[in-house]
Amino acid sequence: MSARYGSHPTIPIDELELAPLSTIAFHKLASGDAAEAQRLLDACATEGFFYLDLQGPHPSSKMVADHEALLDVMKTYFDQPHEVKMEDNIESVTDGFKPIGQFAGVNRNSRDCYETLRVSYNHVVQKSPDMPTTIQKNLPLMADFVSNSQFITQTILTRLSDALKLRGAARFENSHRDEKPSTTTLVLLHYPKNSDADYSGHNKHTDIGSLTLLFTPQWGLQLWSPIKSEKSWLWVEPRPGHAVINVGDSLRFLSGKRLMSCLHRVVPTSGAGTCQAEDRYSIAYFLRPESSVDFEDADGKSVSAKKWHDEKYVMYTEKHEEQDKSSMLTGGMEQILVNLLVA
Ligand SMILES: O=C(O)CCC(=O)C(=O)O
Ligand SMILES: [Fe+2]
Repeated sequence: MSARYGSHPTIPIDELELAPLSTIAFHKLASGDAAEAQRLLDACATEGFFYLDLQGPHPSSKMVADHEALLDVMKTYFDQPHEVKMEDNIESVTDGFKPIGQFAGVNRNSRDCYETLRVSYNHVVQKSPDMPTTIQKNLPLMADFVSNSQFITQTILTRLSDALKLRGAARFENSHRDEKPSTTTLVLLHYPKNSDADYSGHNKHTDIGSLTLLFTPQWGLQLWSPIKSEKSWLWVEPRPGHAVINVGDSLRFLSGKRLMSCLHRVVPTSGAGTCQAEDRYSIAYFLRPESSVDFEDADGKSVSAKKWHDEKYVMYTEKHEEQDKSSMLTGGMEQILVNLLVA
């Protein structure tokens, strides 16, 4: 098994510039602590990214053990021959297997270096018979993981609505009702150890949806901090007992752009001449709004959450030159970050 929560495989830790992110305690948010909700709002309105401490006296702390069990399931799944995984490669952007290379990679002209197994919230809740065998065989673990992810992200939405004093339909939880159709999905990611420079990491982007709950036990994730005076990609240190959360475009747009969606990427943990120095695994729960919700996008155009999702998903697959032509990949954030540097 690859290292979890260990040192960087090729760079000494004291040479890594770390992102100085806030840590929010989930048990305080769950119990309605108003000061913690204010700290949450501050983190979402500045960095759009924070550590979520999941330890402590609340039922969702079970995710700390569950994500370790899920990492074992992932390892077994992704170790299978490519042809076997391709049997789960269905016509869907929220479910099934995605092979490497479908999206742009982090290095110019490269393609992405990760494969995924995805299962949508709706499929898990409905116990859909169409789910991949590995998901069905591990359904109690999957169902618990998804329902805890849903509870945590919904709690965060509610506390953000409280801190922003939102009312009625403007409250974020009212555009994310569990029973309504959405593209909310759990994505299991594997970046295989590889030395082919044509495939590298995960290109810079902001996330499509509202909140991403991410378990990243190994190095590779970087963000561009809006509160640094020079352009710099900072490393997100993997921390046991914690998930990281980032705000995505949809929540930024729903907030009238008061919240920041965070620009991030995954770089290969390369040694000399190597693209990906070790197998890397991460787990992302993408909470997205109800599909029919409308908001104003980065360019001021009115768009439904589903349309933003579908169009941005295609944008992830484009070559770098095409991605450069629009504000979509970075949800308009890159322009804001560049302006902050010249200000
Ligand atoms: O693998 C990771 O750590 C991050 C993945 C990510 O940013 C994404 O899938 O949107
Ligand atoms: Fe992302």
